Amino acid sequence: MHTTALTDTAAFKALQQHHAGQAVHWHMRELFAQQPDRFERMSVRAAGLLLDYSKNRIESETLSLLLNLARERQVEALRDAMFSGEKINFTEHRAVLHTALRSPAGDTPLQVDGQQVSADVHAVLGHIRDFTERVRSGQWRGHTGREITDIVNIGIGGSYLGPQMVCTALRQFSHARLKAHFVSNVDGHDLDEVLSRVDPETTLFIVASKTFTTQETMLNAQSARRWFLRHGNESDLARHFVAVSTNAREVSAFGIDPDNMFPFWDWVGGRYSVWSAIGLSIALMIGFEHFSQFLAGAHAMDRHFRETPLEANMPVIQALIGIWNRNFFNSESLSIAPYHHGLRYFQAYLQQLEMESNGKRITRDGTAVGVATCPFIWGDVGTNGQHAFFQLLHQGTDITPIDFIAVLKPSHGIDGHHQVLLANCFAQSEAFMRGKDADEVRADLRKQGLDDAELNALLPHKTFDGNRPSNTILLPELTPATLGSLIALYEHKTFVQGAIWGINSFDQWGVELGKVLAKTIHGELHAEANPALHDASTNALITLAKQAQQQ
Ligand SMILES: O=P(O)(O)OC[C@H]1O[C@H](O)[C@H](O)[C@@H](O)[C@@H]1O
Repeated sequence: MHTTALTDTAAFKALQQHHAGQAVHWHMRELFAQQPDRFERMSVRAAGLLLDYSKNRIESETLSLLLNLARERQVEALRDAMFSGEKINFTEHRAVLHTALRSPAGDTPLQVDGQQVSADVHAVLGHIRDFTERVRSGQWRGHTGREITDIVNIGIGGSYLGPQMVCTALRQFSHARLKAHFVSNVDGHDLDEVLSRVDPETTLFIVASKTFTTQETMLNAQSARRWFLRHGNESDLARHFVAVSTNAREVSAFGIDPDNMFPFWDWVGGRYSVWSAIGLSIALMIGFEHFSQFLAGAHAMDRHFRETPLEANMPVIQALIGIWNRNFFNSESLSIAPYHHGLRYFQAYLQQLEMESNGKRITRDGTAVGVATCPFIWGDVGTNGQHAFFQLLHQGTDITPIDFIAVLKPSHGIDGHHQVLLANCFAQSEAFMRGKDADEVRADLRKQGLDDAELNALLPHKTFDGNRPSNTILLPELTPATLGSLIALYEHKTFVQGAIWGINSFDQWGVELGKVLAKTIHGELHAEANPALHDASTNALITLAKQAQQQ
């Protein structure tokens, strides 16, 4: 799509000049002092969310140069190509249509390769509605006639991170009788722990896998099946095992009733699949109406992204701020700080979304990108992170941008906590921005009665440079709709960054090599195999594992 390398574009060069000539000299504390309207100018509202990006090392000119970059990199054309079902995932010859999963029934019908996309999406949603209503109402029962009490989702990557994150975030909306559990790791400790908590008579397993060939999921599913068969018969399996997949053949080979399979399609990437039948555990827990609101929240963000001019487009702005920090200020990571305990898995979800999408170094035309791409995504909920790693964020040698995510109205009724939580969130972003200069520290220490020698010794340690960038995203409340909008915001932000870097955000070839090698080594862990086929370290580790197995 691009003919010019990113670093050769006029917009990129203009940004380099702007950065070196001006931006490196700014301190946000001064920018705020001079610009009382900075929040009004540098915040945007969309789909119920507010993004405050004023605490970044930017001026209006920075933004207009960044917007030029988005235009020069044809973000709008690529966006329209995605929404219309073009095969923008060209290494896998696939369309990228997770947005169609949340498009209302009345929208313009979409066709891809002869498939009636919208009709198929809504047919599966109908199946999900039926099934979830039967389980929730107690009509669908286990093999001994008892109501279902526990849902165990077996899946990994995109078939796990979304359902687990969303079920946790929307706990307030959960059915009182149902508990959700998630088994992802191939480590048997994971399955063992969940099985020890559930009753085979009242447990429903969802085997969730796009491909239905993922080693971890298949092994966990087989073991769960064996566990179940110690309590029930083959003919009882249908009441306790359902599948979500694009691979009908493998699902029936596993022995799952085709009527209990919820399909989705190859144009839904694993990390974009929470909106598909992969969200079945969510629909079971919060009910179909709430699940529909979750989809509607995402759709509202889709419409905003698709229809709003770039300069007022929330995902575009968020992406451009990220590019500015990553490619001009060389920040290596982005810390995610959700100030809502329900969002404690949100950073893990974003790790897959952003790092699997944009952890690439080759452009769409097969050459090196030439600049840094996706930063490391990490973080923890506030206020926990403040007492663990925030020291480094305040005074460490790296400058790490932070996304603060706060929710104005809590979903609990415990007095006093929410204001303390919000106060901490806002205080942190203020502290990162302002810092505390030597004069302020000196005045403080004088007040405490320190003499000059003590004061001068402490001064550098107590000084904070500030000028550390952050975004704040505000949600009025954490509801299915606002959570849907929030996830879609990050999806589109990721898309825009991928478009600017010129990479394919929708494949993940890097995951393959480890998978292939694991298969080889798995064979060699059997006593008869010869392990001396690798490097000295790998050979020694294999030998030690074999010796331990034999003891
Ligand atoms: O849903 P599955 O086919 O089981 O795939 C689960 C996960 O595994 C793969 O390794 C991919 O890297 C992920 O994108 C995917 O979400």
